[in-house]
Amino acid sequence: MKANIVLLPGDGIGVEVVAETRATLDAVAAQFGHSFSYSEHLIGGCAIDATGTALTQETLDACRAADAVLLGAVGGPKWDNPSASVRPEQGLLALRQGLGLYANLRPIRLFPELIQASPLKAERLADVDILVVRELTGGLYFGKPRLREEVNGRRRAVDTLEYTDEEIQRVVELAFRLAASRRRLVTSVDKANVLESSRLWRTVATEVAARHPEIRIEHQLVDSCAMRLITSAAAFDVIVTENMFGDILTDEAAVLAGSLGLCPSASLGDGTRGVYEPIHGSAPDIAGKGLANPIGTILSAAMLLRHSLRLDKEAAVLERAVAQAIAGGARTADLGGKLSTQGMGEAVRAKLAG
Ligand SMILES: NC(=O)c1ccc[n+]([C@@H]2O[C@H](COP(=O)([O-])OP(=O)(O)OC[C@H]3O[C@@H](n4cnc5c(N)ncnc54)[C@H](O)[C@@H]3O)[C@@H](O)[C@H]2O)c1
Ligand SMILES: CC(C)[C@H](C(=O)O)[C@@H](O)C(=O)O
Ligand SMILES: [Mg+2]
Repeated sequence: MKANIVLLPGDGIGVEVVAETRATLDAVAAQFGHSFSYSEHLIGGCAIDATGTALTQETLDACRAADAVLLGAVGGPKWDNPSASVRPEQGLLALRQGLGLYANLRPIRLFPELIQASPLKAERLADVDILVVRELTGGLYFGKPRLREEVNGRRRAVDTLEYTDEEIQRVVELAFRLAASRRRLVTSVDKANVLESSRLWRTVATEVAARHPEIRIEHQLVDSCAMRLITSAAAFDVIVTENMFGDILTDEAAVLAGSLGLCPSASLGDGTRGVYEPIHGSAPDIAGKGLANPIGTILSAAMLLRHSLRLDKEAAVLERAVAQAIAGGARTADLGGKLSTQGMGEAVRAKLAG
């Protein structure tokens, strides 16, 4: 098949991991006789430097016209001035909102050979297989009012945590549909003991659950959920939660896998369009050194093949190649190894061919 893929490398290690993933997608295409064409566009800090804005209309239009989008990461110290009026992260948020990508799927799967890479005891990691469905276009990230002001000589700032029933319903519904082909348990995570928006979340989640009697629902407060992710992660199947809780819980859950650099995601709306992005950021501490682990982005590309291009077999072959490379001892520095970003990509491609 022919597919038109937009690449948004962004900033920092985003550039490195996307380059390695493109080479890997090319290897998949060659193996199966597909033709993927790429167009690269600016987002984040590099877009601010070139155009003054973090997401240009040109980039957004290209993403709208593409079959799928693969994104690296945005941000970095260069653009971190707290009084700057434009920030790299705004580009990513505008992209998610502009494409209507209200659900971010973040699978947390463990490679048996990497159990030692996690700081947790091996017995706590047995049978861990979690899918976090993070709401992506609502909550604190987008609520209005949002402002900073000075009142009577005091500085004051406001963010707003706002959800409508429709925003909650569509993402929880998706979580239930996904749970149907897994272990049939949805954990809906909120802070309903304190937040009004969480009480609405819990009410709507309960209504959605009533339409899916074959799937169990449990409600869990976010603070104790954070603890249970460490003490009994294997008890979770699908977790569905609001935007910021999902952001924080998934970086925590990445510790189960052994490195943030291993974890992929798919940002989806209605239809097949999606943005595929590792859950990590631009990692300024290691950027430009060839140290970044590209696996999170390569596994995001596998999700791209499956969800946006409907190439299930190719996705499975790519995931198997990653698993075999890791089983064969391929390790970047975050996993205690010596391979460069490129070396890790090559290790995966070697398993593809074999
Ligand atoms: N989706 C995104 O674009 C995204 C996500 C998170 C953070 N950010 C941005 O990234 C910048 C840095 O944020 P941060 O330091 O809090 O988070 P980060 O995810 O960039 O890095 C956290 C730690 O994990 C390590 N790490 C991350 N990815 C890795 C990889 N692939 N291989 C090996 N090690 C890896 C880093 O070296 C660092 O020590 C900020 O500007 C932030 O806004 C962007
Ligand atoms: C960079 C930032 C806007 C982003 C988020 O919070 O969504 C990141 O942390 C992520 O997890 O993709
Ligand atoms: Mg994050």
